[in-house]
Amino acid sequence: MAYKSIFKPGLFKDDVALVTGGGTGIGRCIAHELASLGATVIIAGRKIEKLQSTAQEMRNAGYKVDITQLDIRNLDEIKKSLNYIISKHGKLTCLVNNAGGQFAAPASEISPNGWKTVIDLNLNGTWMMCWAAYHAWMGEHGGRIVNITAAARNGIPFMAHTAAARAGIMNLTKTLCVEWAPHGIRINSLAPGTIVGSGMTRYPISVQQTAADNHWMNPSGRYGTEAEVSSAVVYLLSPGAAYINGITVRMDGGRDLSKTSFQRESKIPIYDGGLSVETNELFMKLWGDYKQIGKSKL
Ligand SMILES: CCCCCCC/C=C/C(=O)SCCNC(=O)CCNC(=O)[C@H](O)C(C)(C)COP(=O)(O)OP(=O)(O)OC[C@H]1O[C@@H](n2cnc3c(N)ncnc32)[C@H](O)[C@@H]1OP(=O)(O)O
Ligand SMILES: NC(=O)C1=CN([C@@H]2O[C@H](COP(=O)(O)OP(=O)(O)OC[C@H]3O[C@@H](n4cnc5c(N)ncnc54)[C@H](OP(=O)(O)O)[C@@H]3O)[C@@H](O)[C@H]2O)C=CC1
Repeated sequence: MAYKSIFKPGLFKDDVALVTGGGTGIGRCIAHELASLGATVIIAGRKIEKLQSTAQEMRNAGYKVDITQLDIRNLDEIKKSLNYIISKHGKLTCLVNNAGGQFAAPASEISPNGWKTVIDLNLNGTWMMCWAAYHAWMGEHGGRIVNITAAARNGIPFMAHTAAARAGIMNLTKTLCVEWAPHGIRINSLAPGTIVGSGMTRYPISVQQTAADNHWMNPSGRYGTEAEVSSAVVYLLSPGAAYINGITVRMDGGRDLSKTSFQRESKIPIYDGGLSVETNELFMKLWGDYKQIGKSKL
């Protein structure tokens, strides 16, 4: 069964798209959606098993997919992956910098190396991907880039390192827009709030519980889905977004704007693209309304 995208079939048929962190979660969903619209999608990450398993499910759906193993903190590995993509697939028209992550800890408890690790992964990793894509293909031929960051406008308590890194990416997006638009490159960012799926399940239960407690501060009364992130990414990469450059799309159901709690059920319908989502019992219990997600599993 194909991904249930809202976009026109064949929209990305001439595109070669690289999705970092494409083996799991949000990246996997973006990979499915782009491929369902005709793109050749290359998914990248450190763990080959995750890449192979997502590539297999995509091949089963009849999609054009390839994998490349890389650590976005290692410039040599990035260059090797990009050389491979361009020599095998002929071009690189779309880049989704989705790989990232962090741990939760009070700022006072983050060690110097813990801080460096998260900055290296999120800010420096994203920068190196953009820089290398520019030199390998996009500087000469143009392209579209979307950076996945996080809703960090007001900081993220207990995640000072990632909030600083993500704010850096959002600012980098503005500078690269101005410098690289003359080269035919469009670059935008997308800042999700809490999204149900693999990412959240990787945290200790206490962090998941904190995230779940925040539920009531969200005017939409719920968290987001991987498919809701994906459809915005696909739009930003699409020809319809040709005049959107250098922005960050906040995608948090309005959480950033709310100053009060909302003790009610969500009235905002869920969109899931029909893709199954990795979750766990705690999430199912805390976020019962998400039982709908991935009902028609791919
Ligand atoms: C508060 C609730 C709000 C919830 C909102 C959440 C919104 C965001 C959601 C998401 O982003 S979804 C998730 C995406 N996936 C992940 O984040 C993956 C989980 N994290 C990791 O895999 C790792 O933490 C990492 C960030 C990728 C780093 O892993 P790495 O293997 O490279 O580092 P280490 O060698 O293990 O450690 C380096 C350094 O960092 C210190 N450290 C690691 N974990 C912790 C911890 N839990 N608490 C404190 N410090 C930690 C570690 O001790 C090392 O420092 P030194 O000991 O050498 O000083
Ligand atoms: N889920 C949420 O609520 C939110 C998520 N985000 C961000 O969205 C992005 C995707 O998260 P999500 O899908 O939820 O979580 P996942 O943990 O499922 O995805 C993270 C992906 O990044 C890859 N990755 C991590 N480190 C590296 C690295 N050094 N080099 C290459 N790949 C790497 C991982 O693969 P591997 O381990 O194999 O390398 C994994 O596929 C992340 O940047 C995350 O921080 C932002 C806000 C909210």
